[in-house]
Amino acid sequence: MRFGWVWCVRRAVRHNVNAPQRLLSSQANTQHARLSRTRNIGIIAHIDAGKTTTTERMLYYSGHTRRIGDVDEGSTVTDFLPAERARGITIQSAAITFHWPPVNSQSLNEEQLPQSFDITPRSSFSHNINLIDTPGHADFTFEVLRSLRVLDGAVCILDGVAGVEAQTEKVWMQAGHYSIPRIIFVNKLDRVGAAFSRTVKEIGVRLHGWPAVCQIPWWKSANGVFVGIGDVINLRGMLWQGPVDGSQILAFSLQELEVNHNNFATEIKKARIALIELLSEHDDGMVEAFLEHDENHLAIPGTQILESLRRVVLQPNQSVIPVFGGASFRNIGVQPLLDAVVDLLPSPLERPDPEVSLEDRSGTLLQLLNGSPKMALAAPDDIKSNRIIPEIRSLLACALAFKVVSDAKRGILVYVRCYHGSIAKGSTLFNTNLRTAERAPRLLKMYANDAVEVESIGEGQIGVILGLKYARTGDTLIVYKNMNYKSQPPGGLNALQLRPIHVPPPVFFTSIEPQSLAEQKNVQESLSILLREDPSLHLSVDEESGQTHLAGMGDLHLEIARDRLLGDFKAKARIGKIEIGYRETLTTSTSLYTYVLDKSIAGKPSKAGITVAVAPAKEAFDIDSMRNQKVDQFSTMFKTDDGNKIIISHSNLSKHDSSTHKNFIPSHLSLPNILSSIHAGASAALARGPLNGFPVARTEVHITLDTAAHLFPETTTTAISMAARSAVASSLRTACDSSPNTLMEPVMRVTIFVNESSLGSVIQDLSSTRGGQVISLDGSDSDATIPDDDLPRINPAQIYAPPDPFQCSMGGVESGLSDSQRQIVARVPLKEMVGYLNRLRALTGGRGTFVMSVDGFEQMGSQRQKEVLDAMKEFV
Ligand SMILES: Nc1nc2c(ncn2[C@@H]2O[C@H](COP(=O)(O)OP(=O)(O)OP(=O)(O)O)[C@@H](O)[C@H]2O)c(=O)[nH]1
Repeated sequence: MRFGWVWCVRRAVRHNVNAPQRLLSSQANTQHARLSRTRNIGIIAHIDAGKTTTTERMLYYSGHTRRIGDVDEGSTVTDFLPAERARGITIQSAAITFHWPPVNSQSLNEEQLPQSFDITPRSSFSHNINLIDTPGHADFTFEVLRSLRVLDGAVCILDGVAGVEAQTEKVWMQAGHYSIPRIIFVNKLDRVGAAFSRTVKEIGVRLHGWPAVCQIPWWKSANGVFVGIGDVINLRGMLWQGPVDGSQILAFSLQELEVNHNNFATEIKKARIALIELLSEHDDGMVEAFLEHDENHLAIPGTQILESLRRVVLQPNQSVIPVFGGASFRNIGVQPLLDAVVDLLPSPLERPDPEVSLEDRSGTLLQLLNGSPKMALAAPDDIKSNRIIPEIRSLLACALAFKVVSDAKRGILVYVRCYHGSIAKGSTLFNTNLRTAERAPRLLKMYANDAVEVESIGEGQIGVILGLKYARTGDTLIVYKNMNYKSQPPGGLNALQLRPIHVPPPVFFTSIEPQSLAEQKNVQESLSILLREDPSLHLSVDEESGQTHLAGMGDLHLEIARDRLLGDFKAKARIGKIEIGYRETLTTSTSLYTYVLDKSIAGKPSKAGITVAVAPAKEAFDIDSMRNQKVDQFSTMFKTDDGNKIIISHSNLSKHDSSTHKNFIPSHLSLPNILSSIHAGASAALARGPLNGFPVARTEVHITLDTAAHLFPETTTTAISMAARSAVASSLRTACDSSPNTLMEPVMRVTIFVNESSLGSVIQDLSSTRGGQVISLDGSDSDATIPDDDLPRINPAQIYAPPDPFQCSMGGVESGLSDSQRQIVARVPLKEMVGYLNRLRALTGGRGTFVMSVDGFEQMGSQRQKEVLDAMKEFV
């Protein structure tokens, strides 16, 4: 009974098919059918859980690679950056397309779909899977978030020994925040100490969902060796045997198992009862199926269970989590996991409409396309006259550039997900973030190592645009009717943003200096590619020293950026020490200060004036409340991530009526370019504070534009920007001179997992040595995405899990944490967290783990500020 995977599936299908397949054939349904056979999925997990190893198997079984790549040998397809291969970790998410089941095994054409999936599993037909492998390290959380935006579903991989780890919990909650349906794969069941049962209970307690055990591990009873899985859905055992690549599987029916492996058969039956009971609590369809089959848990066909699982996975606020198991490294369990991806995770058609924003309004893409007043493009008066309709109709395509990669062979690859319409090869794209247009000369689909040229990237699809010069990660790209390079999109379409995300402020920085003047251009070009790839890196130039500062989310983040710059791009530059990014803030306001710049710029006489006052921001550092703050039509407010506001008052110029501007503004200028020049100048001044050169935060800059006194025939945008920069810098200095600025330091929210025995010493170290504040013990690390109280509390005693071969002490199971594991959540200054992993390991005998994220910036006391400044001087 030695069979390949495809055969096993077919057998299940044939067993359950008892009605003719009527096929949808009309032309109109082709696109629909294609989309319903697409899965845009991501793999999320804690570092080292086995994402890359599992992905490599997926590519191999789908026929897209001929040999299985090995993380430990550095030969994988998805970890393709040298820095990733060297460290054995995933940094940049790679998006790869493949088919499952493999194309040659499908029995239907692309356009065809069966009438009912109650009788035929989706995994009987080849699907187009776009897979995004995401990084597990906390420094790359932003990269994970960026990928999550474009996913329709996710597979969360757990390490069967470590269970639910800190980073898993965090990414799980983030995926929940984006309402992404998720399934779990408990990996590494071959390792000594693997505990499927404990992991299942941890899923319930730590991830706040009911684990639906769809597979149970098959351990060889005598020595606990992991050899296969029990398929609870289709009531069969699967034993991986034969060739080492895992392509041959022995399949045993329940009856066959009852003869030779009776205990295992009994456990599969128990698991089946638990699965049906759980589904019946969450899905009326399962209750009906149960009654239809005379309340016999074992009689319900696998296909009906799959459909029920699919319904619960797709419910908003998913509360049932299908759990599968295996050992990717031993090539066990990956093919059934792929079936689960196709069978249970949604197609783009089944996902909620994507969020969009237009200036300060937000809603969904459909609301925009339908001309809903909430998302209307025109001013309220125009809505009544239906002026918005033709403008929306002119939107032909809308896509998100979710990732930019500089590929040594092919150049810059821009990965996009298309949300509306279709991007055709050669079309002109308007970038609504940069407000520029550029052509999309070539389009690609990435299949493992191969790239295949395509004519278009359609709605719901992920693809690559080759040859774009400007697009950056996170930019929204649109195509509209009658587009040309000089024109702007009609109405407010030029401000259309797809799924905007908040980039957290950087907390580490380093300096970069070209080794020689001749190297300057190359270094700058390399840095600009790095920034296109990763918008969570920030670049600023210190005009006084000429030094460039690169800021990022963590020390590993900057280390990788450094390796990319020096190793991959071969930039010849000196890179400084990685340091903490403090902020400066004002303690006093200044009175109005007017500055008129009058000098020759690039050989031309230039003149521009500006009036400025600066003040400490009135409200707390709360970006959301700032976003909602409105200004009238005679003033404009820009906000920055550091809690600064730049408020420009232009009292005789209305933003909504440009017809009167010509009386006040020289003809070569316009209000939008004057405002953006002031914004650029003021931001540059705020980037470097007068106290110690750190960025200024929580400060209001009030600017008055008096057209009669500040604009001249010789005024240019450069002159305006320079005048704004000088005036703001001078006001900041005045404020600091009269009452010195104070420093603010990044404070982290840290979640630490330790054993009971080390709890006391870890808390002691946190609160006394590191000046941290413990917030909770064994509570959930809600991380502010979902309030703690809204998460369901699940009693582990009510969760079904099969027994583990060597069940350890049950001490921690009731709390849901592994053997007497405790969780501490604390707020600790970032400075005190540098090198913390080593300290934690020393305190916990190597078993403690932690994750952290920026919780905010806090003003430092004078003694602490002095210590920090003194420590800095030592390095000068
Ligand atoms: N024993 C065992 N080891 C495994 C298994 N899967 C992965 N590993 C090993 O675990 C280590 C981490 O695997 P990766 O696939 O790189 O994990 P990852 O989740 O992609 O890690 P990051 O990219 O760093 O986030 C490697 O040494 C793998 O060989 C498994 O099923 N069993």
